[in-house]
Amino acid sequence: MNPQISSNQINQEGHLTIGGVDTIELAQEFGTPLVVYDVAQIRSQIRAFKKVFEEEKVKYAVSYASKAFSAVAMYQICEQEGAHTDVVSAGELATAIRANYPMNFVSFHGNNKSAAELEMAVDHHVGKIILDNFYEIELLSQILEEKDSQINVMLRITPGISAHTHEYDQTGQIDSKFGFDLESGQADQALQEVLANPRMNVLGLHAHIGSQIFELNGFQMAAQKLVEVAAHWRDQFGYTSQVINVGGGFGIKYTEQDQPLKPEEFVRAIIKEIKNSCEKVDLPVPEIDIEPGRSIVGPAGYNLYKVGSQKTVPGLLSYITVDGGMGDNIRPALYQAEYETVSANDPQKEITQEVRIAGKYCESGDILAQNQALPDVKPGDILAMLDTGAYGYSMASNYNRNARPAVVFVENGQAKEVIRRESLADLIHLDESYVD
Ligand SMILES: Cc1ncc(COP(=O)(O)O)c(C=O)c1O
Ligand SMILES: N[C@@H](CCCC[NH3+])C(=O)O
Repeated sequence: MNPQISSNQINQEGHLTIGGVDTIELAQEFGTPLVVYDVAQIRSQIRAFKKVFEEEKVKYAVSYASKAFSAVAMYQICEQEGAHTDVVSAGELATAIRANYPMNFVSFHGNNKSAAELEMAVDHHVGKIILDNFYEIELLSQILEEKDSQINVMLRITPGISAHTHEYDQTGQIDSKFGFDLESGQADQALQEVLANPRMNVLGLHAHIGSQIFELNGFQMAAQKLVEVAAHWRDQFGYTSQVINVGGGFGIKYTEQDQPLKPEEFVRAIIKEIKNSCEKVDLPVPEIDIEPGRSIVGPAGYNLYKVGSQKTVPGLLSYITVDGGMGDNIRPALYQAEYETVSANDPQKEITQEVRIAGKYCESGDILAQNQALPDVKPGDILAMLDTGAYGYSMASNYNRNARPAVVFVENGQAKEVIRRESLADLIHLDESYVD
């Protein structure tokens, strides 16, 4: 059996269960493709990230990067677990507002926030705006002036660190589109501008080096760099940072090749590095913020698909086609991301074939898995793709005018649909007739 499945996930019928609920029943009740989250696992990941901060008694925020999966229900779980959250669009913010999520726990990110988005953030008094560029400083200062308002800000710097991950998942290297450059003095200039603005309360600085990172090294270097900049800002401008945010990007296990560290190990190393670096330059240890997205929701998510057609090209390969694909999970097509898939009907069944799992979209690149070991399956069987909880539903599209799937939260043997499946009416409700 796939080692990612535990024996207590198999019920008497031999079916895969999630959160104590039979996946075959979930597929029958809610239809497929279906995104299922094991809520207990989301909670335990958040708690694991918080644990070492609590033990070490440092001020901190574990801020869930909600781009990984944004939904009313998810912000509600974050609030219950005392997690902060970061948003990158009016849509994510509106979702958090709908969830009654506490706005002082929200950080607003983005390299091109619109005036409307900044206005919304100011009107709702979000906890922190992470400033990314000079245009944004100008825009925000005009908005604060017009609204006679004030807000907490942080400055995102580009630390000049290239993380070991997919090129599309790197964000901290010197030529990144995100943040203020250090070498050229742009970050210093940005600090002077915001310090001169009495409507902006500058809390500190932020860096994010990328996503799906396994080594501690990149985080330690980012932490060092941030403290270095904080010391320089104190010496040069008499400004002391209260908050240092080292971003997110903690890697998870998708396949056997991935050997991620535990959240506790990442956090312990980050705290240690910041404490040591602060001691060297005689700075008080600031509040330490982190922004995990993938690692909070990724491992908790499963995509259930129904098997349809099968095709064998003799002597070459076999395809199994499912009722979803790149519209509900673009990651294999976009980043050559790999996942593991099991038969939900019988995860213990003997493996008999290596297959390519194809989606139903009209693209040759719509392949969910290139080479998956599976037992014999027949049309109507359910496949469960593992670890799909991050950047799956949140990057979903309506390509080929396919509906986006439903999302179900399961916990303690109960299932609750938290995002309804799109209907055909949903798909065409924005269309207007051109010809009368
Ligand atoms: C600023 C920022 N913070 C946090 C994250 C979350 O990253 P991850 O989901 O890899 O933890 C991202 C995405 O890479 C990001 O851009
Ligand atoms: N969407 C990317 C992660 C993006 C992180 C955002 N900065 C992925 O699925 O791997």
